Amino acid sequence: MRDIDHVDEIDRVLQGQATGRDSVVQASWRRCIERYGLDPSKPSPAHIVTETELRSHREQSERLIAIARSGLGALFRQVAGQNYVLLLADAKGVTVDFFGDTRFQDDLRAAGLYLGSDWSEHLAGTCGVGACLYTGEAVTIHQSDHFDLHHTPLSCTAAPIFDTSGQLAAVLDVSLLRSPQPKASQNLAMNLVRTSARRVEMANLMAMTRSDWVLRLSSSPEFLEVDPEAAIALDGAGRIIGLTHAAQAALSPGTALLGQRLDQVTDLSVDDLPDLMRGRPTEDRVIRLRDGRALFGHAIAPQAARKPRGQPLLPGGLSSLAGPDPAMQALLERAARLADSAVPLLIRGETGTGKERLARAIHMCRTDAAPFHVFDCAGCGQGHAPLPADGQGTLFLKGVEDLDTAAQAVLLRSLAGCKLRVIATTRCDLGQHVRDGRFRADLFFRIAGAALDLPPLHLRQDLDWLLDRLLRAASADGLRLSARARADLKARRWPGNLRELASTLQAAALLAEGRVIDSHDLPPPLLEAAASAGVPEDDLQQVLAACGGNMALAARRLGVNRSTVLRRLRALG
Ligand SMILES: Nc1ncnc2c1ncn2[C@@H]1O[C@H](COP(=O)(O)OP(=O)(O)OP(=O)(O)O)[C@@H](O)[C@H]1O
Repeated sequence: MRDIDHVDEIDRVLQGQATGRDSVVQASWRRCIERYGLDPSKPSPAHIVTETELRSHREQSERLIAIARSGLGALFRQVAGQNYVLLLADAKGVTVDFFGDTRFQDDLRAAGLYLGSDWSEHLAGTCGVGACLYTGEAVTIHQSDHFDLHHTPLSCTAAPIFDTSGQLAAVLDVSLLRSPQPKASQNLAMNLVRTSARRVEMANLMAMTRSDWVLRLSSSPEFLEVDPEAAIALDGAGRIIGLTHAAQAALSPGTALLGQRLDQVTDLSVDDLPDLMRGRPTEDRVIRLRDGRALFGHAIAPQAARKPRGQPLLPGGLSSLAGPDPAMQALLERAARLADSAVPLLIRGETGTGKERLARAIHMCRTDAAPFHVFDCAGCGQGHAPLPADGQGTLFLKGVEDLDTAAQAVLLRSLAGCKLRVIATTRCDLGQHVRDGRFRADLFFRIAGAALDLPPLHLRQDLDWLLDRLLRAASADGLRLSARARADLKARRWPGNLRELASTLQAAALLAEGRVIDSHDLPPPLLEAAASAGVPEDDLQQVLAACGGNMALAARRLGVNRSTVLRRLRALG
């Protein structure tokens, strides 16, 4: 295109004539003339800031440049040999980082494709960086799309990089000094630059939110762990405190995400995040959005602890295992201290108290991605106790009391010299089994380096917290418990512990007709008669503590009447 034709076309666009130009380009041309007073017939060379100004721009973007550098390096290697130049411009349009072939240094510098060049639209006219900064969108400004005649040989494709609060922080641009005529020749460049900008945002979010949960999102399970599409960071209360640009559209188009709680936009709360950590198959980690769509999620636990305020921060998924219950908090702190060691652990507790859940949470505290091998001792009848061949990670021995004598011998032999970290569970008093000669003492000491005791549900003081958490997991649509239903549930004895509570709430959520679960929606307890048969004396005091001293509630939970509780307490002095 001749210079005169270019100026003429800009003139015609200004008069409202259709010339076939993209609307983004037309709008930018209009701004150049009407807002910035630029003249297309007077080409102006590249605008380069002074050394001192460049230093100040670089200092202000120092952290982002450092993070973007590896992404830019990877992108430059992908386009190597095709004469592309890569620019990182800050939010003011100044080039603060640059990758290009030094053989063409003079040409690049003259064209403004160099450190310190200022690509703001009001100075350089329509250009990739300037139009991207103005619109907040990825753009290709190809050859005569440029307003200034000085730039019309160039082809520039630029994508915005947003900071974790959603502000446009920088622009990534790939440019060519000379390019083929069709604009579509830059479609691949557009995909590359968009992908790189997304990855830089992801790396920036990870670096900025080391003490918070990060939830990565993908529409396909296959790419969830290798190349997620978006991510959000969450504080301990589940509020969204940071995001990548794509998260907005992925989770809640139209409503600002920052400051919202996770359960306002998805069916999850922050307590459910451990279920989305590495270790579960990606296709099982489904997140349902409030608008009915579904995504796959990968949760990353806080990497570094925030300064403790009140309660110490528990690593990984441990923090989501209990609410305000001093005994449970003490147990979890002990588990946290033992987690990052090779000490074999024996987790004791009645059926359904969450022993396996605790074992998985301890395993998740590992910083590597080693596997969690489940070995169900009930399933190995004839003395076979095969261990995983690769010998790495955690060996979870479920229900060790179920091993017969022959299986105990085989397991003990296999564990000799084995590098696996053993976490075993038992529902009974394994020490008594050793004393009775039913469990080998040498195997007992091999697997029980330290013991963790999970209390039965009726002794937990965080039952309200558990009810809310399990109800959220049981129903996607914000069902709540009536005061009567809550009181009924708190008065039960729960011999099946958390497993029984979880399935009771699941059934109740299905049976309830409105948005509130009432007493008549609750399935009756399955083992009521058996549970109320006898109450040991020491249980009485613990139950009373779990019920906050409420004697009527303690009596109902124990299946006796209030006067019995009173009489026994008097007898105990
Ligand atoms: N802290 C918790 N919050 C919510 N659900 C829990 C929690 N702990 C356990 N559960 C649920 O309770 C059920 C039983 O948990 P788990 O399998 O860990 O218990 P267990 O003590 O190993 O049981 P068992 O000894 O019978 O094998 C599971 O469905 C689990 O998801």
